[in-house]
Amino acid sequence: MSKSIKIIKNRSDIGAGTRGSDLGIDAIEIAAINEKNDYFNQFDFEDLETENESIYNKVTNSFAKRVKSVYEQCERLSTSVARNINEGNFPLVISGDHSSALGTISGIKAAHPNKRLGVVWIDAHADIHSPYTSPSGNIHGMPLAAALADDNLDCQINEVTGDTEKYWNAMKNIGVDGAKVLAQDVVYFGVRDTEEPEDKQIAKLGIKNYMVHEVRYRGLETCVNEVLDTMSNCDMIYISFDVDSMDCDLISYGTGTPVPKGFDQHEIIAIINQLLASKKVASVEFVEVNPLLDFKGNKMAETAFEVLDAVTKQLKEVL
Ligand SMILES: NC(=[NH2+])NCCC[C@H](N)C(=O)O
Repeated sequence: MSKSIKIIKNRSDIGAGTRGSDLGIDAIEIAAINEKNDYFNQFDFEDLETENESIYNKVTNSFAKRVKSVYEQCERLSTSVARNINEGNFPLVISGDHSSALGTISGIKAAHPNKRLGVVWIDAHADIHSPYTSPSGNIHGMPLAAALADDNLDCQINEVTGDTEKYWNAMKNIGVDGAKVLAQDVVYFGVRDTEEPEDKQIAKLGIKNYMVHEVRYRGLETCVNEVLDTMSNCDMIYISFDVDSMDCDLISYGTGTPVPKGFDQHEIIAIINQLLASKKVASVEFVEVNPLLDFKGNKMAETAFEVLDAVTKQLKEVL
């Protein structure tokens, strides 16, 4: 039986250091409307409630800012993703900041606790900090550490106590208790802006990063085939697409932490579509469009929509 696409709109930006990625979802919709594309009228969707008012709370736990609210939002997203999978839907998630990826991953695992999950993380950042190692305390830099349930204590620089510790531990147990994915089943595409604790962790865990120049030099298809090969023991794959994986100079600065020398949108489409062709993909998530930071009008959202539209066409073929 073929699945139906369900769009999950998760307008949450509390895991980022800069406000406005919650507006990314509407900016993408407006991009579609302005090009007279009725994309958002074609699919069932769900609007998630948010915890965005927590932005007014004084941040006391600076090693994981607003952690209780981020935990609650991830829990909410996880529940929605799990329910949609159980109902036979394909969750196409559009989130604000990248902390939400933990919610999606947790939801996939909650729906299929005994299946092995591979994660393809397309991003300029590794997002593998924990509160123990984070220089910023912004949880959008931490979702993979939570999904791996690995705090990287070898590189600890922060003393984490009280509620921060409590809710961070709770984050690692959303959906199913403990690790949702094995390090050997994670690959990066385009990571090029990391801090030392992340570099050490990536090296220790042996996580492969397909850098932009490598993908161009060796060929995109070859690289994605290699990923599918290494994930041959995974039953399902989750794709996390952070728009900052794209080149900010070429595309747009409309994202919280822009980085130059990234992919273009055609490369992103080709990577995602080749992964989708494996028929193993359980969910795709788009994150970190921030229209408030875009000085090319709505360019980042327009480009994200170009990717969304193209991968949805492929998705319809494979579902
Ligand atoms: N999802 C993102 N945009 N992450 C950016 C993380 C930046 C930096 N590594 C930090 O921990 O603050």
